[in-house]
Amino acid sequence: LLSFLSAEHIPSVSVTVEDAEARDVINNEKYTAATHQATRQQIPCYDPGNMQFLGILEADTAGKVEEKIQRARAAAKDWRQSSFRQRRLLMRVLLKYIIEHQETICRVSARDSGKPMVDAAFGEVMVTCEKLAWLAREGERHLCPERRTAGVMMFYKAARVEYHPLGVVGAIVPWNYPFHNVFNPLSAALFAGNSIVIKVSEHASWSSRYYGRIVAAALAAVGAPGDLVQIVTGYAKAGQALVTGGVDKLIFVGSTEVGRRVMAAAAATLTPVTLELGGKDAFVVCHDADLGQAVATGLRSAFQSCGQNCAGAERFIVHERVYDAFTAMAAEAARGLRQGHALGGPPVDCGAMCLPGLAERVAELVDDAVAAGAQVLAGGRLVRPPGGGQFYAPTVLAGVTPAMRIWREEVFGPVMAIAKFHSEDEAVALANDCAFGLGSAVFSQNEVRANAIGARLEAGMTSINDFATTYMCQSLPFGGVKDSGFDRFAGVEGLRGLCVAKAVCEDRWPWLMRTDIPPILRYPVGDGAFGFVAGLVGMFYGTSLGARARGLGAVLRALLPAGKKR
Ligand SMILES: NC(=O)c1ccc[n+]([C@@H]2O[C@H](COP(=O)([O-])OP(=O)(O)OC[C@H]3O[C@@H](n4cnc5c(N)ncnc54)[C@H](O)[C@@H]3O)[C@@H](O)[C@H]2O)c1
Repeated sequence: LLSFLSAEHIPSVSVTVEDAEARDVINNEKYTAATHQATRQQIPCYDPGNMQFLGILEADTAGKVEEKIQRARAAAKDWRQSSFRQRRLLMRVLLKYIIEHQETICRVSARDSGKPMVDAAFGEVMVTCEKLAWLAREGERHLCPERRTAGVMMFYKAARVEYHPLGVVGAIVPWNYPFHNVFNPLSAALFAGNSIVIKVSEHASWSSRYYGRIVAAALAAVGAPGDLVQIVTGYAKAGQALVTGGVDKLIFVGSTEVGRRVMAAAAATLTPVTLELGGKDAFVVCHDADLGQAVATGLRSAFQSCGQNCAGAERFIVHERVYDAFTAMAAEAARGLRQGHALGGPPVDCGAMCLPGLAERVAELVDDAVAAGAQVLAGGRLVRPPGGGQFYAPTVLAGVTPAMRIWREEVFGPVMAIAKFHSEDEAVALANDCAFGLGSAVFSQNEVRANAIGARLEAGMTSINDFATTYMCQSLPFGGVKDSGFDRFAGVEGLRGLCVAKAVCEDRWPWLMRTDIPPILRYPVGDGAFGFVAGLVGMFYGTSLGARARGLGAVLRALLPAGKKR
């Protein structure tokens, strides 16, 4: 509330929006892989919803990436001295711009990634606003020095942790949320006093020019160094150059397979890595769930952004008593969804697949499941509109079993794969029978039951009677277990993870007691040195009063002159 009442002036920034970013019809040139061949130097960009060719971006070479890291390093030297007031203002300037330009941001994201406007509003704008607002409101509190207890022996010391900026953070991000994937690591890194070099995906690079202009305008508005944020466009080579280029920490968000390669490469320079990898979330529906709510939430968790979500419900595990009703309700709703190009026409529920070849891969996994006995209740096919575009129909697939590929491999597409369970133990076993462990959800009107099941799920996050809401609580950590990666990039843990957590210890009462090495322990140590230390151990850690008293006795004896010892 106080932040609303505060009289602080938040500058508005103005950012050029280019023609192609604002208009529906740009030109008639369609993208084809044959005519717009990707070379190692250039990145052809297109709208996956209608194959509209958008232009060519330069791919950064390894040398260019190194140059960007150096610029970021120079800027970080100034920024680490910045006040929390200035960092907060930067968050609020960005927040203000985003709120005032939601529609443009969503249009640009929709064009670059194929997602419908409402999905962009949720996954690009809303979560980013929550993050910026949280950082501005609470960030300082979590980065201030934190008192810790000094322990038993060190009772006369004051102990604390200080959070100092790391320096230069590197981030390598995927294409599924082009806007949020940039502003998410950027906001936390800058708030913690670092600079950042972000490598965007070659499959969603076009929008990064617009984001770069937003960031540049915001940095200028608060008087921050212009080189604080560097955006890298390019392929795997540019990513590799960032991993080994000497950044102080690397956040990798992407597939498990590439994550392994990134970690191996980072080992050479001992660069710490956070790995945010694939997911295949379990969505458990108990017999006593509110079915209307579970189905509506399930549909959104499977079809939001056409299923191209790291934390996406990919395995629905439904109690046998409500299985038929759940599958029927989900199938009926899925059959009614409108799919198509996100811009320029009536609103759509589902958009396109951003990654070339992904729709075909989803088809392969669904067909494989059908061949093994699963039933398609809705969708289950590639969609090829006359205007072009990469689409797969929202699909409901029942009768899925752990023997099928679709149970184990990340789909990253619009498929509700549904399996049946009859006991809670079986539900938990099914949910945990997976190499991934990012998010999870449990639905039951009995909160005790839902929480008990949730606690047994091998996942980094669990939402009870909802899906992925942990990410809207930006104070919470985001990340996975098993093949979904490790370390956390959001929440208090993620913010502090972008700092050196420095331990500091000093005399608590220096005016009363300045600590020094007692004469018996000074070199050369006295004859009773061992007895003295052993006595201290007994005196401070003895498990009974008698043991402590014996320890005290040993200390005193050790201090007696040699002739007086008995
Ligand atoms: N856990 C999360 O927070 C999260 C969020 C979004 C997406 N994802 C995952 O991302 C995957 C989809 O994204 P993708 O297809 O872009 O993933 P990807 O692993 O193919 O690529 C991710 C990024 O890594 C870069 N890259 C590729 N090879 C590299 C190398 N050898 N060294 C360094 N960088 C390299 C790419 O250019 C891209 O920018 C899915 O598995 C999804 O689950 C995870």
